[in-house]
Amino acid sequence: MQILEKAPAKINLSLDVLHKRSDGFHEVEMVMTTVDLADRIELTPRPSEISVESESRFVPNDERNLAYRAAKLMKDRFGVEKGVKIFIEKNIPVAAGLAGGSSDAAAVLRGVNRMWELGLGMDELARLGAEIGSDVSFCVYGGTALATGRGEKIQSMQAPPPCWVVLSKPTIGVSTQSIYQNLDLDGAEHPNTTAMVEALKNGDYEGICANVGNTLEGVTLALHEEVGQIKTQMKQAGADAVLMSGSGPTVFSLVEQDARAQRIYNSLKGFCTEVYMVRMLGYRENT
Ligand SMILES: C[C@@](CO)(OP(=O)(O)O)[C@H](O)COP(=O)(O)OP(=O)(O)OC[C@H]1O[C@@H](n2ccc(N)nc2=O)[C@H](O)[C@@H]1O
Ligand SMILES: Nc1ncnc2c1ncn2[C@@H]1O[C@H](COP(=O)(O)OP(=O)(O)O)[C@@H](O)[C@H]1O
Repeated sequence: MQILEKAPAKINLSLDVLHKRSDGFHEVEMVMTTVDLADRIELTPRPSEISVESESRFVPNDERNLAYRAAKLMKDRFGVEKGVKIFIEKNIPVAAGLAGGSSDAAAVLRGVNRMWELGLGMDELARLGAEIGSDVSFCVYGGTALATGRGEKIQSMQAPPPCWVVLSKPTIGVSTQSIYQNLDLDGAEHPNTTAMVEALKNGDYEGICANVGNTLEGVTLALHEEVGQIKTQMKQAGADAVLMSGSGPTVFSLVEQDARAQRIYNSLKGFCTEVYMVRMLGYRENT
C-alpha cells in the first residue's frame, strides 16, 4: 500500500537567538507556523532497501537527504527489516529558510510509522526528529508553536488569524550553519517573543504584525543585498508586516486584504522567479 504525506513549509513569525551553547548550537525562542506551500511525499513499500528520488536537481538522492535519514533512523531504531522507496515532489524552494528538508523528514517519520505499523505517537516521532535536525520536531506536528531549546522543544499554540502570506526567494541559497557562524550577538536585534505569544493568544493580527522580528535577519541582509531589496519592495507595495524567514533568504509578507496581497505578489513576480501567495495552515493537521 502506497502512503502519501503532505510536507508543508514553515515561516518564523519571530526568531530570537539567546546565546551560544557549549554544544555549538544556539539557544533560541521561535514562533513558527506552517503555510500552504508543500512538498508531496510518496512512500512505496520495498522488501529491504531505502531509496530516495526527486525530480529536483537541488535535492540529494542518497543518504544526505534528510528524508532518507528519517527512514534509516526508524528502520535501525526499531529493527525493521522492510524497506521503502521515497519519492519527493519538491515544491518548497531549497535552502530557503522554509524548512523544506526538515518537513520532508518529518513526513517520512509519520509515513513509515504508519507503513511499518510502529504505533508511535507524535511526541515520540518529534523526539526522533530532533536527532535529524533542529526544525524536524516542529515539522512533525505542524500548525503553530513556540519552539525553544535549539528549536526542538515544542509548545503548540493558537493559529494566527487568517491572512495571506506572500513569499519571495531570491536566486541565492543560504546555509543555516554559515548564518549562525556569522552572527555577532553583541548589538544584534531581538524580537519580543512574549509580545508575539500574547498577540497570538489574543488573536490580535495587528499585534502579530507589530512584533515580527528575526535576530538572524541582520546577518543575511549584510551578506545578500537582494534580501533588503525584496523587503523594501514588499513594504512599498503595502504589506502589513515583512520579515525574513529563518536563516533566509526567503522574505515573507503578511497581508489581510486580498487585493493588496495580489498587488504584492504581482510586484515581486517581475523581480524574482520564486514568488508564492499562500494561506497559513495555522492548525495542526497531524494528531
Ligand atoms: C534557522 C532555522 C529557524 O527555524 O531554520 P532554517 O533557516 O534552517 O529554515 C533553524 O533554527 C535551523 O534548523 P535546522 O535547519 O534543522 O538546523 P540543524 O540542521 O539542526 O543545524 C544546522 C546548523 O545550524 C546551526 N544551528 C542550528 C540550530 C540552532 N538552534 N543553533 C545553531 O547554531 C548549527 O551550526 C548547525 O550545525
Ligand atoms: N529533502 C530535502 N529537501 C531539500 N533539501 C535537502 C533535503 N535533504 C537534504 N537537503 C539538503 O539540505 C540543505 C538545506 O535544505 P532546506 O531544508 O531546503 O533548507 P532550509 O532549512 O534553509 O529551508 C540543502 O542544501 C540540501 O542539499
